[in-house]
Amino acid sequence: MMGRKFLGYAISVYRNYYTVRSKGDTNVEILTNKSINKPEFVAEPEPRMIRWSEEQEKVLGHVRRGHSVFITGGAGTGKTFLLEHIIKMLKESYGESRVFATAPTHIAAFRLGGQTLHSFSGMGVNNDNYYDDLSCVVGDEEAWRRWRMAAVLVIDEINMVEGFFFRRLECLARDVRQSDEAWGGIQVIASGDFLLLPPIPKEVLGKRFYDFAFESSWEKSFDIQIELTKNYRQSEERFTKLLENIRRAKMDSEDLHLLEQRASASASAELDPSVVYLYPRIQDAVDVNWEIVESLPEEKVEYEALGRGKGHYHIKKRGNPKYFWKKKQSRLGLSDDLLVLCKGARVMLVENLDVSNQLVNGATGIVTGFMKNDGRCHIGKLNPDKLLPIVKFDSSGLEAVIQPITKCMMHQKKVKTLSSKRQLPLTLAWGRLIHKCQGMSFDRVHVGLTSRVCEYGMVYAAISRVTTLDGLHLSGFQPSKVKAHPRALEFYEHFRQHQQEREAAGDTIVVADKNKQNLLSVSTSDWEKAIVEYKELRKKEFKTFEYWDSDGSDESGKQKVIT
Ligand SMILES: Nc1ncnc2c1ncn2[C@@H]1O[C@H](COP(=O)(O)OP(=O)(O)OP(=O)(O)O)[C@@H](O)[C@H]1O
Repeated sequence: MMGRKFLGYAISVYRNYYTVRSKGDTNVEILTNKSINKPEFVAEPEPRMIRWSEEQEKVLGHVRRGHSVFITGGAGTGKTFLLEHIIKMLKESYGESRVFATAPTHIAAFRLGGQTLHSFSGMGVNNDNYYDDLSCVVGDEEAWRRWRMAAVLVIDEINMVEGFFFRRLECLARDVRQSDEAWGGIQVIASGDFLLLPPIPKEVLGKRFYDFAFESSWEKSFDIQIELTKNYRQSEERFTKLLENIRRAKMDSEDLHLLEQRASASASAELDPSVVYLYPRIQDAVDVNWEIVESLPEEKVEYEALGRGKGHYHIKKRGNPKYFWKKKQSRLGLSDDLLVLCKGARVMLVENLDVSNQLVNGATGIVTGFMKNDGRCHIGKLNPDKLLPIVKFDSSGLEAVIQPITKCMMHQKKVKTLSSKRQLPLTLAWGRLIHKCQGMSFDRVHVGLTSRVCEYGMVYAAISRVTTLDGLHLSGFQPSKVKAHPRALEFYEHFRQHQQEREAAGDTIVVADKNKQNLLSVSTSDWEKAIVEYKELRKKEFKTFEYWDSDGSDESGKQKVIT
């Protein structure tokens, strides 16, 4: 116990030294959350009707029975929407503190009201081996408690989770919970589409290597894997067909013709602040942001970052920041050197400011005005007029005064140096990275593919954000940029084959003990054999078993007790 505490203390000291936020700064102040922000409805809006598709119903049936489920399907098939419902349902039955909603990115995690998978895990950053990760968790009281308490772990956008990380998590769950069962007995519900964006590739001997989660402890993690096929985001038949073909990188001449039409319709279009511009490269997004902000008639307010320390944070004069500089900033998660705002500017947070109010890294909004800093924070030379922007956020509808924050970083190249930067945690957001838009829907999108950079699934991830074909603008499109990773395609091929085999083998049944614990899916053709295996596997003696049909529709009618 003492050892664990000491290790935890050492880790927290190390972490604080490595990345420190200035103390005493409250960098966000919520202006209003009642009268101004709530829209005034002439009549109360009708509550939204949810009609679950057959496949979504099937998922719900398995989740209720305690199965670990992998939910997949193309963009817009309601994976995240279903997860939101599942989380609510499970929290009602297990209690808030035993159900953990996670995703690899902040913005996806907060859509589920959860946290990033990494922060849930309590693992360290860039640990070389599993035992370093384990000691981080052992030394972190909160992380230890989470793993021990968890009944359910929900993971959205699992396509972006690296295989080695998935494997480590599974191992960690077993070690911390001291159980031989997969994930230490935690029910895992994961969702994602491996034909969307892959995990960040690793460079191995000059080659890029993609480490997918489905190539790690996958089969033992899930009792059942289900593909959703009904698209809820796009309703036009020709558009959904086009998207499905882009997803698999198998476009026909009709698809190409449609895309060419969209590209020529956008050729002469001017920059429009009501359109979202998506790019694979950060510099393209930066260029568009500068052009749009400069074109707006409103008075501009500039914020020049204040830097201290050796080397890293030069303040650039007005002009377009250079690519290498911006790249370094985005890697370090820092904000712009020169930020130019005005009323009506579309912005995005680059820090987590207030998690409970959804003011998190990636949250977008519009600058509604500026207010004089009346001593609430230190602005210094950041802005000569001492003005702070007021931002109205899209998802929460909250209006908040954004204050600067200071970030300190320790660099460990040849000599250790400490440098700091003070800036508003905002960046302009008409132009965005495709990577930062997974899970979002927009009415009008311009997808810019002029750069050579084009990742697997990137064209699909970008185009599938828009709700209608007319809302799609396109530039720089070439068929060769539509790429699906061969290993992901292979995964789905096996997935389908497996599904067909299961259907051919007849209905699946679920075996459980009297308390509906320790569930197991088996084929109806060999369920008696499965019960014997099951007993051996768990090394428990059950006197009574129940089984019922697994489609979730008619549980009570089909239950049967075997003694
Ligand atoms: N059963 C349903 N009834 C009504 N609307 C639904 C249903 N399922 C999903 N939707 C709606 O469909 C849209 C897309 O859903 P969602 O974002 O969950 O899809 P997704 O599969 O997670 O997409 P992506 O992979 O792009 O993140 C959302 O607006 C959601 O509200």
